[in-house]
Amino acid sequence: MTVISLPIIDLHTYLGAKTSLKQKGETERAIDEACRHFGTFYLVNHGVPQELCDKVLACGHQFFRLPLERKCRHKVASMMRGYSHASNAFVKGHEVRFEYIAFRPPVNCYSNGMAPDMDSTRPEARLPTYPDALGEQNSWPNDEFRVVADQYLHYMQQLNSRLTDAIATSLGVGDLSRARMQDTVLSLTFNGYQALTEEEAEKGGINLPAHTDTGCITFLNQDSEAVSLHIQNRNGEWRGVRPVPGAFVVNIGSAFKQWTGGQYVDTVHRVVHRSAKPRVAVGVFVGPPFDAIVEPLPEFAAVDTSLTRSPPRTYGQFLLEQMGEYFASQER
Ligand SMILES: O=C(O)CCC(=O)C(=O)O
Ligand SMILES: [Fe+2]
Repeated sequence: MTVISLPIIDLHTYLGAKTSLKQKGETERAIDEACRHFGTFYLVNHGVPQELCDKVLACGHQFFRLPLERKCRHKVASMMRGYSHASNAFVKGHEVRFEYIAFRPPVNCYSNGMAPDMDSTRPEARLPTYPDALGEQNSWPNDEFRVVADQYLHYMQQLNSRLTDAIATSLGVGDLSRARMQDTVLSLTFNGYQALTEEEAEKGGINLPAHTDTGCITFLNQDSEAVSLHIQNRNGEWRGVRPVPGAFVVNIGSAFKQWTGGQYVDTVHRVVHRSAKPRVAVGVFVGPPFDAIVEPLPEFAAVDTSLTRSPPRTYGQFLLEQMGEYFASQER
């Protein structure tokens, strides 16, 4: 697999107190360009302590090493929380091999957790209306895991806010759009991948099939060994993303593409893991509130008419359409 050379955005100076406006502008332009041309880039010197990034990955490894029966105790009645074991499942015609455990803020933490003006005790007041889409409870493997995850999310929230601000500045949007871009919810997912055998890989086996992320921005903290994440370049060719130690791989998601009237690229990516060791990737997925309408920001409403012509949908609808398609096709 040919590897792709992606931009490396270094935030060291940007996050420092003594940064000149000129230096800030250079970093903002570099981020903007990376979002337009690739939709994926590396972020280094991002301010999240390396020790914490390593701890988070270690928590993932520890969890996925548990016996299946033990991991299954963390299944919850929700598409978006808890443990899911997708081995031997079929997604979009592919046999997939991956498992994950996902955590989200409680439903009521969403500014959108409830439909406006609804009696909050009624089940249909919850958005989105897809059954069990959110679920109520996270299922934490243990207290230490939870502490590490909370610390990590705290830093990720700050980082996301700084990065979003940099992007808003480079896009030149007004205050209302800037506030909309900042009104997001973070979720945390640990993905575990057992390597495919030579034979499985030859037969087109895949760990995580091709997809775009639905939200705005994804921060991936990955094991730094195998080149298992692949992205599609502009010609539709698959290219490997070599892990850079200490770096996050940042993906632009479909909601961000919509916001910019199609100017930012929502990268198509997949995972094919073929190493002797299992792989863990921890993703922080940043998305708009579930009741936010996903449409181009007013500044970009005229940019891509093909996007603006589609009927406005809430992010909840948008997400569930994608996830529903994904999960519906899991049945053989
Ligand atoms: O494992 C990775 O590197 C990517 C995971 C991913 O694309 C996802 O969870 O959406
Ligand atoms: Fe993804």
